[in-house]
Amino acid sequence: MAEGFKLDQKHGKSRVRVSRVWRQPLSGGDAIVEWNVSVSLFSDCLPAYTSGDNSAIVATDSMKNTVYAKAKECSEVVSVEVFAIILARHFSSFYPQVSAAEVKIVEKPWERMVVSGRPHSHGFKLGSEMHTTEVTAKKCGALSLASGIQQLSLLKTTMSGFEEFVRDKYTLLPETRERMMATEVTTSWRYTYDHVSQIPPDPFCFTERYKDVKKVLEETFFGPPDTGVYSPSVQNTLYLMAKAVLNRFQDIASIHLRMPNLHFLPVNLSSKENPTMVKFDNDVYVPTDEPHGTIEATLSRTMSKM
Ligand SMILES: O=c1[nH]c(=O)c2[nH]c(=O)[nH]c2[nH]1
Repeated sequence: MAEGFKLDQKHGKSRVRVSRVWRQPLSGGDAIVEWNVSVSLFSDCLPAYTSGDNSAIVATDSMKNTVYAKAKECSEVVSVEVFAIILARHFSSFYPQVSAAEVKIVEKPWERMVVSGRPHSHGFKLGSEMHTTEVTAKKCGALSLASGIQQLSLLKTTMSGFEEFVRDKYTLLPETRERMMATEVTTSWRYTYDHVSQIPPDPFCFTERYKDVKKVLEETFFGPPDTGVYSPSVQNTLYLMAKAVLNRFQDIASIHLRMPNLHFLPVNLSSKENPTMVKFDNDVYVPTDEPHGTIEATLSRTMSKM
């Protein structure tokens, strides 16, 4: 309580950029990660707010330095999840006044180059979608762990439609069983582990799980290579994607998906003199990214199924 008010607060350092290289000349080449780290501490430092007394404040500058120091300490390659857990556990145990630490990291998709058909020992190129993680660790060891994907751009040229929606005096959109479907998926899934003692010992299990979840999401979005799968709406496709992930991976408790509907608008151009200059035949579109539909949902397991 502060002077009759309730104050909820946290403080931290955002967007700390760090890159870690592990030199492995004998086995598979160098490894590199590039991380954008945000740290927030929940700490007992009310006097800093109410009376300018900073004696309990961990400087955000020290948090930034800790990110580099802990990266240095990682003598073996670690996944982004494990690094976030290391940081969150450190901050929540090292400082008596810190009750919980929240660490968010976005990993840049540096991928090993293949040159002349062979993996390069120290050359990388940037991929597209990003691997994210969010960890909260409490002093008692309780933990919440989520992983995610940002900027996963997916598009299919057919097998998508939108029909039988509400029609009223504002409705112009025609019904269709033939349209493009394009989106940029942002997703985050929460693991069932809720204590540090439950974290699996395999340091790369989260990296593997990230790849597998991405694969399940993509396969569900597209369907089989030759035939695809018909999508009656972004909503239905989103639900099937989320359900496929929960059905496949028992250690995932819930998944959130945000899928903007990036419209590809049919092009029809005509004038009195030239009534069929461009007549749309599912071929020429104006790609747009705004305005766009925004469809998002979280799918969780209900207690009865657990
Ligand atoms: O898949 C869709 N869902 C919607 O909710 C919607 N709304 C809209 O105009 N087009 C679409 N498409």
